[in-house]
Parts: sequence; C-alpha cells; structure tokens
Amino acid sequence: MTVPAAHAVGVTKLYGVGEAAVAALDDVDVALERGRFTAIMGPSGSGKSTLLHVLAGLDRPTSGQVFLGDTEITSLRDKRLTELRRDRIGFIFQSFNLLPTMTAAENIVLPLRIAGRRPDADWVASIVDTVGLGGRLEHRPSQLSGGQQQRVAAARALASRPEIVFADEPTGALDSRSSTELLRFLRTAVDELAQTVVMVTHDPKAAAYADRVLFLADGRLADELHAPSAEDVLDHMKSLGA
Ligand SMILES: Nc1ncnc2c1ncn2[C@@H]1O[C@H](COP(=O)(O)OP(=O)(O)OP(=O)(O)O)[C@@H](O)[C@H]1O
Repeated sequence: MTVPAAHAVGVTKLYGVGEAAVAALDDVDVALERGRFTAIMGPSGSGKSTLLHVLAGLDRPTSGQVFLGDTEITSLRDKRLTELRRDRIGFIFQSFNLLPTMTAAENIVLPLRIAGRRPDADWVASIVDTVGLGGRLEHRPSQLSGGQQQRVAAARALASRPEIVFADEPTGALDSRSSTELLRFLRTAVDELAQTVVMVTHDPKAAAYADRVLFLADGRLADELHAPSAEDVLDHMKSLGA
C-alpha cells in the first residue's frame, strides 16, 4: 500500500480544561491520498480549521498522531516542525499574506529563498503558466486584484513542489469569477502537476472541484462524498443541520 500524503490516527484536540473543555476534534482517523484534491466541509465550529491546522503541523493535537508521509510530526520539536512545514508543505490562506514591497515573481519564490534553496526554474515557469499570471509578474500586490493576489499566493504555495498543499478557505475573500479561476488552478495542479491539495471551505461549489469531500460534525468525521456535484454537497450539508 502506498503511504498517504498525510494521515491522522486517533486525533483529539481539546480546548480549555475540566467542565469547560471543548473537543474541537474527537478521535479523528483520516488519510489523505497523494495526487488528490480533498475538501473539508462542515457546520461552523465543527472542527474544520482545527483539523487542517493539526494535519499541517501548525497546531498540536491533545492526543493521537499525525503523519506527513512516513514522518510522525506530533513528536517533533518546534524547530524541526518549522523546517518540515517550510520544506514539505505549501499553504494558502484566506488573506493572501503577500509581502507588499515585493513583486509577484519575488513573492512566489520567497519561501524557497528563505530556505536557501534554488528555485527549479522549469517547475516555477510551469506553475506561473498554469496559474495565468504571465503579464503581471513584475507587479506588486497593491497593483493586483484580489483574485490575482490569491493566484500569486497559490503559485507561492506550489513553488517548492510540496508534498501537500493546505488551503484554509482560499476563496473566502474572492468574488465568484476569481474563485472559479483559483479552483480551476488547484484542480489543474492536481490533474496535470500531480500535486496533493486539501482545502477547507464553506462553499459547496468550491467543494465540488474536489475528488473527495469530508464532512465534519462536532469534531468527528461524519461522512464523505466522492466527486460530488455542488447540489450533492449542499444536500449533505443540510442533512448535517448546517
Ligand atoms: N483557540 C481556541 N480556543 C478555544 N476554543 C477554540 C479555539 N479554536 C477553536 N476552538 C473551538 O473549537 C471548535 C472547532 O473550531 P474550528 O475553528 O476548528 O471550527 P470550524 O469548523 O473551522 O469553524 P468555522 O467554519 O466557523 O471556521 C469550536 O467550538 C471552537 O469554538
């Protein structure tokens, strides 16, 4: 059996102590296969962001284990975890988090430069080509639309050819046309560039771009759908009381 890009075993995350404790995640087991696009959905407060953060090594579970490939990341010291995130994981956030003083091109390769790695020029060129930023690479973020800025952020997430890309509500701040462009890019990154993408979203239309949609309810994995339509996702959300 091939090793999943990431997996969680018996992961629980508690916030607070004693009677006031909230289980944001309650004994979750999940495996994220390589070369697939997975969406995580669920009602507000169901644990989506917590699951993404724990899988991505941005947050530690209270108990259970998280693996990136073969590496058990829950027991890593902070410094190693920071290096692992930098070297092996790509991130896309709702707010684009670009550096305003740098051009799009400089933003895209910045994490690689910080890591002291030389960008693979052919790979970066193929990403820039796929994301459709050709004429705007010398622009600064303030000279770009929100959709263009998020595509720069997506290109940055993929520039290091990460083992997995985690996207936390990447279309949350975008209009519907820009959302579609970003989602098409993520879909192409999976289909043509063999990338692995995991995305938290509230939007059934966004989730319908994924191969697999996981539904969380009260910190547990409630269900999943494979290659669903937006209507399927919406129906499922309603059945979960979202
Ligand atoms: N830092 C924190 N301290 C205390 N409780 C927290 C913290 N972060 C999350 N929680 C709680 O954990 C539960 C899950 O939160 P989480 O943000 O993962 O849900 P979500 O599904 O991403 O929600 P939303 O869709 O509203 O973003 C919620 O009950 C939330 O209030």
